Amino acid sequence: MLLGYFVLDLGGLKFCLFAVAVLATYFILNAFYQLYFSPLAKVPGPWYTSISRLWLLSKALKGGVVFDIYQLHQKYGPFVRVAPNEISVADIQSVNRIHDLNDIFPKAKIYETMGAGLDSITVKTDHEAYKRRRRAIGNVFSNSNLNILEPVVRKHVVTCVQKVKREITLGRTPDLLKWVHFMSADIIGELSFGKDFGMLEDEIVNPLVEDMGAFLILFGLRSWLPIIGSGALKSVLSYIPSFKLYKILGSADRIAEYGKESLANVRRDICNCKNGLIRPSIFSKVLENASNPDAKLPLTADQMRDEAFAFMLAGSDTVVVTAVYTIWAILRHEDARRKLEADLKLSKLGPEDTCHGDLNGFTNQNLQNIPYLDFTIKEGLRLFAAVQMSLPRTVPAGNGGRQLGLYFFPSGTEVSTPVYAIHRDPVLFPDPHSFKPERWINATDDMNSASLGFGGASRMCIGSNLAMMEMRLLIAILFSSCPDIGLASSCTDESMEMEEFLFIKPRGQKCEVVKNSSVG
Ligand code: HEM
Repeated sequence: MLLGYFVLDLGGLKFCLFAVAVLATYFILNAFYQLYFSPLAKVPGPWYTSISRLWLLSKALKGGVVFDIYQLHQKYGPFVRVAPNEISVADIQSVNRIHDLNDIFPKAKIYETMGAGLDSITVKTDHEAYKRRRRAIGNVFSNSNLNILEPVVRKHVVTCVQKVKREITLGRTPDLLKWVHFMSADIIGELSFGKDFGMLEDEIVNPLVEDMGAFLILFGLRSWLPIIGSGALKSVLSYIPSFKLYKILGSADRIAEYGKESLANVRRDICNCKNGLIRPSIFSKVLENASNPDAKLPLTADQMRDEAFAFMLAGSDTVVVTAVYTIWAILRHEDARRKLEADLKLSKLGPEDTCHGDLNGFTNQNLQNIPYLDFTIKEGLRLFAAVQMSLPRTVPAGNGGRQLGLYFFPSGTEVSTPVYAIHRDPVLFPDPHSFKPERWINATDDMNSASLGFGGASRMCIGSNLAMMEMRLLIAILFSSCPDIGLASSCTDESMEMEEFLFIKPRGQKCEVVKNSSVG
């Protein structure tokens, strides 16, 4: 009311000028406070990141923010103020503290914004809620459970390699990115929803997997622009006659519907199963007492659907990118390739004759005894883990905050650990941009704890064991079955340059291979 009189009294234009003046004054005073009086004022960084979040927002939306943050660390050192309330921390002792299991720095609120409407462990920021959900999901990827899941993984890996091999034998240039995408989507689809998407068999992308790709973009966008997740904006946008937009906006609902139906089928199968031969699935353990359809399960149907959805989002493209980049690096480094092939042969686990051999010796367990394979994957994860972004956490309550390095950070400050920059720390990883699996032969504790490819200890990737199994089997079976594989001329260093938006991916969007005429 008072404001109404004030507006009338001043007149519209004057009121606007007044409002602009108030905002400008607030902005200047706040900038002054942030630069000189805030508890974070002493942390180095460009002046413009201290006074507003705009720099971070614009870089994140443009894509490639991880490279910009790396440049800032090169210039300002291990602690950089990247936004008024956010510090990027690349100092390894402090990184360890941030991800410590004994003094939890919870996930930052940005995860909740990103996952609005998704009831999944991935986006839980309250640590007690996270622990409850972790217990309810159970040890789905423990080693004993992985043994049960291995035949499903193996089946799809072998099919994928057979398809690549067939293509190169026919003189074609198969795209590894495409085939491994088919493979990993089929694996996680079958493990989560009880049936694969038939992508390897049909050799095309399933529309539902397309939906998931669309949803992943939404997921990334709304972490920075929460309005994108709002129902009101969705209703407005749905009036725009665009098929692409329709697909993106409807993606979450279609996936949810599919997830619910599939999981109900899985449960029905288990209830009807008379001979005890239950199809292996991530949720078999959760559904263990499903023989009684009225039994109370640790997760509701909706929660299970959301977790399955999150596993699809977190466990498909991540494996594709990491595995394909690692294979590309091996193919590009003759020395690494020779050593890997020699170790695979020496293990006598694989086929004698690469054309018609028996691959059954290549089990997940056996492959863990081939050191060079392990070093190669570790180095692949260092340089090419799909998630190279910063992992944002909040300084916990208690004691007013926490000391990290030379600085005291008040509770509530956001501290993020920039994976891309930490993995390229020249002190921990000399010649950091080069692919050198040998560096892992005598790995130090610091090298191991700086390896954040699967995240930090307190919120480690749930699917890391599954991802490692997929990568071990794929690399071993590919290099043993296709000794004549090489990079196609289309697969250049430029085409494989990294782009980043949520996950990394090659600029050229493909990684083609070919039959290498110089080999056997
Ligand atoms: C090479 C492949 C993979 C990479 C590089 C990777 C990387 C990561 C990273 C870095 C995190 C931590 C994110 C953070 O702290 O914000 C994470 C979390 C997670 N990952 Fe993975 N991941 C991979 C495969 C998988 C697979 C196969 C699954 C599931 C089947 C999976 C499921 C999850 C889940 C559910 C979380 C959230 C855990 C939590 O919030 O505590 N990931 N992953």
